[in-house]
Amino acid sequence: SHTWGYGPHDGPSTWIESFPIADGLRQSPINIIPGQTSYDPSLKPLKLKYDPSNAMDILNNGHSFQVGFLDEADSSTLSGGPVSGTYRLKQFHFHWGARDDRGSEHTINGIKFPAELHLVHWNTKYPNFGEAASKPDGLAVVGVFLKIGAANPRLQKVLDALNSIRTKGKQTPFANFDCKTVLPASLDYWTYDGSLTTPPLLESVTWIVLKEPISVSPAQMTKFRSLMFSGEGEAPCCMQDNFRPPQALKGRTVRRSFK
Ligand SMILES: CN[C@H]1CN(c2cccc(OC)c2)S(=O)(=O)c2sc(S(N)(=O)=O)cc21
Ligand SMILES: [Zn+2]
Repeated sequence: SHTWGYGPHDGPSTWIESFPIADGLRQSPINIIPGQTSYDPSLKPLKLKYDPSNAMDILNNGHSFQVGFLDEADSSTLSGGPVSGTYRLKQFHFHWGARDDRGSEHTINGIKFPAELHLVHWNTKYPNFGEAASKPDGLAVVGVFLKIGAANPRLQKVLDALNSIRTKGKQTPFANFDCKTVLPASLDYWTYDGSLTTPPLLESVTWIVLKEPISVSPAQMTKFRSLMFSGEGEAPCCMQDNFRPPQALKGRTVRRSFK
């Protein structure tokens, strides 16, 4: 079947052909205009509990790379914040650009960051991830912006593993990783109802975008860009610009947890 990607012939502007929800009422990402968000004093602090022993593997899925977590118990969870109940960490992945002036999916006042981290969690009121993924309150994704600055030592373990998953389909063990270490000091956030930013573009995501970015150095960004969209033995195609542009707000409100 026609696979999707980020190129001129299979990129975000073509996704609607196979995924008509692409122009739905709650699509992601969006441009966040801080001056137009509303402070909601009823929003609770984000509660993130991550057990490093749940980290299992790292995979090049041909669209990004993702670190997968064991989600058989409530040991790595998201609760509080804008959600009710408990959401289990399933995986985290990134989106990035070919150059440092683009790469993030969400933007702030139209500003793109060089990369964005997504930590994907699913609502344990559903029996499993697949069931949750199609429900309006099924997923909660924490988005963290990366901005160019000093090298981030907390990303190094992930970046060093990329050498083993250069091409599409490659996977390797990735154990003992504490996700807390890649989060910024402040958990202040914006939140809105949205979707997956890749096919199947399901409108099942409560987005929680952190206000404070984490740092990444230009050399570390070059490591991200050393991955391939292509499989071993295929014409090499660098994995970069794997971001969907901002989508229409269509009347949605963006709330913020901070004054
Ligand atoms: C390829 N990327 C997606 C893979 N997944 C998915 C979700 C539901 C169903 C499914 O196939 C039926 C796959 S996923 O939940 O791991 C996510 S989260 C996410 S993002 N960028 O919005 O955070 C994109 C994807
Ligand atoms: Zn993502």
